[in-house]
Amino acid sequence: MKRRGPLPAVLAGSRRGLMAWLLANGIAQAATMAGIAIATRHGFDGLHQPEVVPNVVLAHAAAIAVLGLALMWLRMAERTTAERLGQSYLTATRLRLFDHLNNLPSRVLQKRTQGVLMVRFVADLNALNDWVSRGLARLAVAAITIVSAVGVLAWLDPLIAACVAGAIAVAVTTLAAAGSPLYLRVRELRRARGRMAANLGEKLNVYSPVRVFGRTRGERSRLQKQSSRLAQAAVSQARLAALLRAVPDAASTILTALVLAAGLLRVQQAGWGTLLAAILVVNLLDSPLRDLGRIFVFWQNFRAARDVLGGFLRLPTLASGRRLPPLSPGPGHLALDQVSVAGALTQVSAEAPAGSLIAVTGSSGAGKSTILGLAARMFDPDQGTVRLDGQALAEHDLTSIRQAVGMISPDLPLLRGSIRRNLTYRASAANDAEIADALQLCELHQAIAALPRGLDTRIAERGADLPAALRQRLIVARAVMGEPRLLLIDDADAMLDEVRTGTLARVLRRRGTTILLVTSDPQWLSAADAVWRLDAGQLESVKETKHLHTSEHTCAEVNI
Ligand SMILES: Nc1ncnc2c1ncn2[C@@H]1O[C@H](COP(=O)(O)OP(=O)(O)OP(=O)(O)O)[C@@H](O)[C@H]1O
Repeated sequence: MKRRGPLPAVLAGSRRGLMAWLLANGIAQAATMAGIAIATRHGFDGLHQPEVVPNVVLAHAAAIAVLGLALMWLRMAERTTAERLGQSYLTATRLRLFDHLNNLPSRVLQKRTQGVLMVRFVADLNALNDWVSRGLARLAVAAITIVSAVGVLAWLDPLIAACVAGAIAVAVTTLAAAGSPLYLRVRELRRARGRMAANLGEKLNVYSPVRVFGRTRGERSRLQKQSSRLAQAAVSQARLAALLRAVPDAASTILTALVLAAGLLRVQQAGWGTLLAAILVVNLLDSPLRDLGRIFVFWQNFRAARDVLGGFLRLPTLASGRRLPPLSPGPGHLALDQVSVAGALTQVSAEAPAGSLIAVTGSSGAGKSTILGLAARMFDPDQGTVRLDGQALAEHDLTSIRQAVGMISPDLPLLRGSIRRNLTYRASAANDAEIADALQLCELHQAIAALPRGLDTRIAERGADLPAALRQRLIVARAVMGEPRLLLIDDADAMLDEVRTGTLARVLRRRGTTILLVTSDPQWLSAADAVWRLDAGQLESVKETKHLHTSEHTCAEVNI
């Protein structure tokens, strides 16, 4: 199949081999059906000889039974291979979506609803799998089987074959005509599902505004309306899909009637053996014909999912990957040069010398988080350049940038899993000594040692089952593991007082890391080497609180 749009090609890599196997299987099924027809014809013709030879008839009966078993095995093998093909395609597409998602600028991603993204990752991917494993694969086998069966029928009796071919052509034309209306219904159903997933995704939080503000009744009726729209779309889609499935069912029954009628007219010339063989072949056509209806439904679902996923995959991502060189090591000198971001920053220029502590301050919406986002290359500026150690971030591989930058933010919670996994999430190659060092630095060693499973203790999503102070310290420890040359701390004032004056201060006192800290706390502002004050997206002032020197000196001096 030709590659269309940004989705992976269906027939690429090992999937080509699987498809070839399926085609061979289809040919084998067709050959088996032909064998059954031949054995039936000869067997029954043998019964009409003046002298019936029982051994010959029995040999034909045995051949029919063996071929029947072979057909059963081939169909089983076909389904398994088809599922393998579908799953392989699903994995390739899932990974492409995941990579795309991770390379999207965070400002673009923020506008996407989580619930709708989940629909993409679950429902749309299932639609792709249905088409590749149950649609495309079945179509290949069914087409070979149907064409071969018509060929066998033509060999048995041309009139019967012509009737069968005509009936199949009518069925296929009807299916093709119903394709577009079904596509529209599938899109409508998908939209209704997306809306409901977006709504539920937003509301199903532990501290949902629904519960806290007593809006259960209103939200329930909203859910009811969404559910009934979803139900209407689903029923309307199911009605058309049922019609598509009924067409081949009817065609299959009509075929039997046609073969009987044509056979009666032809029995004198062709003989009973031919008639019985033709009925058997038509009977064997039953399964591939019925599959045709399902295949058409899968195809329309696939088209809808492909179009939606394709649109998502076409969103421009941050340039990254092998095309761009990794960031070279350096001491951590950050420079913003005439940087603008639409709606957030206007021509901001500032420098953070290596090892300095910079407090970024300003009122809400002034652009503080945007500066941090640029420094971590969560998105690129619309104009201007962000450089780390003289290297423009937009021209370097994302992974190497993220390895150089540690971040602490209320938007970066702990993840479900062990404490060790969380600690080493940024620096996965960290050894036990480095872990012990970070634990010591963040005063976590005693708290972790007191846990029965120590570092292997599993924590809930967002670390919700941990005391707040422990959670905060783990977040700090995770950010400083692997010695980032730039540490970004968003909304430092929201962090616990204990951490502010304890863990974080110790981190600052010890590291030579360059730090950008978003704060309005006077203590931090006077502790910093420089203060970047933002106002409505403009850098209002850069105030150097003292000569820039190492953070060790700074923190000790102001005694935080
Ligand atoms: N994803 C986005 N797309 C478009 N505009 C955005 C996006 N995120 C933030 N903005 C806008 O950019 C401006 C600066 O936002 P930013 O979050 O950097 O401010 P801030 O100083 O960190 O504010 P706060 O202290 O409230 O977090 C705001 O006007 C905000 O509405």
